[in-house]
Amino acid sequence: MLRVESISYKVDNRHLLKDVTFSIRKGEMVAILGANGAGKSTLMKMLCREKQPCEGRIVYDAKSLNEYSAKELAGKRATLYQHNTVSLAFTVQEIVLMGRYAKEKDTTEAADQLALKETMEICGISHLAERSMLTLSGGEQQRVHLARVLSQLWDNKEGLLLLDEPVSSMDMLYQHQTLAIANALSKKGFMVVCVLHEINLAAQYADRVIMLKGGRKWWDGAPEEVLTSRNIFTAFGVHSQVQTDPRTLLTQITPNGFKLDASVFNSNLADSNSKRSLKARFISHRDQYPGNPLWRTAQILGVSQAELMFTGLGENVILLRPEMQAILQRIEGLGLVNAVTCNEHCETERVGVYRNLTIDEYTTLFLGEDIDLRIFTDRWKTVLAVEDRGKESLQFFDGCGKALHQIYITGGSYRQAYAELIEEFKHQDQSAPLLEKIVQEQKQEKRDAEIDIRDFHQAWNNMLDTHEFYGLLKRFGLTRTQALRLAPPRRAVQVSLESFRRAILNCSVTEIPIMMFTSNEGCVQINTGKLDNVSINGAWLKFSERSGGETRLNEDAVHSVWHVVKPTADGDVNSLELYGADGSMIAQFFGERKPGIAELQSWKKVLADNLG
Ligand SMILES: Nc1ncnc2c1ncn2[C@@H]1O[C@H](COP(=O)(O)OP(=O)(O)OP(=O)(O)O)[C@@H](O)[C@H]1O
Repeated sequence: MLRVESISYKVDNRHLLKDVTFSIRKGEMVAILGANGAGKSTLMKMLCREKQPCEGRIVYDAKSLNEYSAKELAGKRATLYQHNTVSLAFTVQEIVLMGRYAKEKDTTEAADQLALKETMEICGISHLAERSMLTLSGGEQQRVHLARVLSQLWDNKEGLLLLDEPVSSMDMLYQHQTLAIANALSKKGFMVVCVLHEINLAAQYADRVIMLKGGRKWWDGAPEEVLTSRNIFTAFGVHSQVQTDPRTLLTQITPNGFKLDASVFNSNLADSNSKRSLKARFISHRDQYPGNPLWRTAQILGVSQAELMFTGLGENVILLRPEMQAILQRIEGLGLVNAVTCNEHCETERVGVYRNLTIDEYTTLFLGEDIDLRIFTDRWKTVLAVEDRGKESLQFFDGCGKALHQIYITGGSYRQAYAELIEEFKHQDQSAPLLEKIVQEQKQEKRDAEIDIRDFHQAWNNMLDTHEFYGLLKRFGLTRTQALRLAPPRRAVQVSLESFRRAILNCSVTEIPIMMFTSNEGCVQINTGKLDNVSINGAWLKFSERSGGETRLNEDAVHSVWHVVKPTADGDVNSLELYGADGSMIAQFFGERKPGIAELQSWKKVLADNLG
């Protein structure tokens, strides 16, 4: 029996494997499936003990994998790695014989020769025995390495066979032959774990399929249970038809083909009539990937979100005059609407009325009980009224066409007021406005040595309001993550994603009201209140609010989590801040607070109890 007990593996604070648990019995052949980068090879490296898990353990035949000596292990398990390089001119039979030397030497010369003969035969390489490895084709080399691995366990009646993409370079005959050997060995008492990309081969030969996604185990079961078209789409993003062959009762997967426009990979190849072709591409992409958010579709098609929406102008999309302040003053009159703000890794929505509008020099604020927004209207350049698949919305974009905020009409909205607003602000010219070129804002960090740390620490410690933090960054020319890194002692501490989750889950259970900030360059939406539930759907962590609102963030994009303490006139304010690999802010969490009142003790306690 092989037991994998809750193993995790991290590199640079990023989980390559997370909390993976499963067992394999003797006689079982298990296929590990998953998209590129899902963690399959990393898992195999744990199973063969090339790498150690950071958490959890692996038990093989009632003994921790760590307790085996190298020789002892070599006699019980053999591994075919994904990449096998031989840079010296060994002959084929020399390579195969290396499998015999890996194990404890209690075999005879005759056994070695028989093992060599039989494994070379089954792998179809007998005729290559004297050839130098360096002269072989990719598939032939793969067969030689397979023979080497098989020769290592040739004397065994049982053992663990680990095969990482064993058939990736093989032709059809050897693909089937290799997996048939693996399957036959499993039926004799071996445990076989095999990473495969060809899901039909997994369906045909494996007893069980484990599907990984983002380093986590998503599904584990018989091929017919795991290989549903829905699961395949979730794991690989490919639509497919899944059927059971009535003759063999095997699951058969037929992936839908892709139809792409060449301009997807080379914009110079776009049709001259690009608006029409973009529309066609947009529709076909959305049909193929109905779950993709707009920003992702825009990214794949190489355009901005606004450009996608412009394809509907004259049909389901109306361009409004970009009189943002005037339009925003009318939103309260729409009644109950759904406010949506997204960045690439976090999206939030909440139904409410846009109340208490305040306009100051730089910011437009809605400080309503439900809808709490900071809007930087100088960034808001385009506004569209969109009717899309039964939903009506006002959508706001920046000068490059990036979506900043949306207001969706609900059953509780005043439709007449909405219709009047559109009529009043409808642009005379309904052609698509020109957009600025998207510039990737590379926030170049100053060298730490250029920062006056003493002054910076003093300024941080003298803050009277959390809003001063932005001014602080500007004054010292710091990026946010650099400021956190250089913060005064105990003002900013990096914590694990795990402890962040624990803290927020605790807030949900103990009903501590929190504030969740989701922001982009043009808008910050703050959803305040108690959480109803915190759930995980793959990489997405979902915070369901009592109010019915919802915030979803992509955990896989979180590169660092910081516990930040800022002084204010009302005492210290603690926040949890999540950042992406490029230093962009994904989300911020505070305990519920109001100016003039000290922060909630219960929030402080949750952080003290759970971060560490
Ligand atoms: N040493 C490393 N340092 C940083 N990242 C790593 C390291 N090794 C692997 N990774 C990353 O971990 C993730 C999982 O890698 P792994 O090789 O396990 O994927 P896989 O599922 O085998 O993918 P494939 O199908 O492409 O072979 C990938 O995103 C990879 O880039």
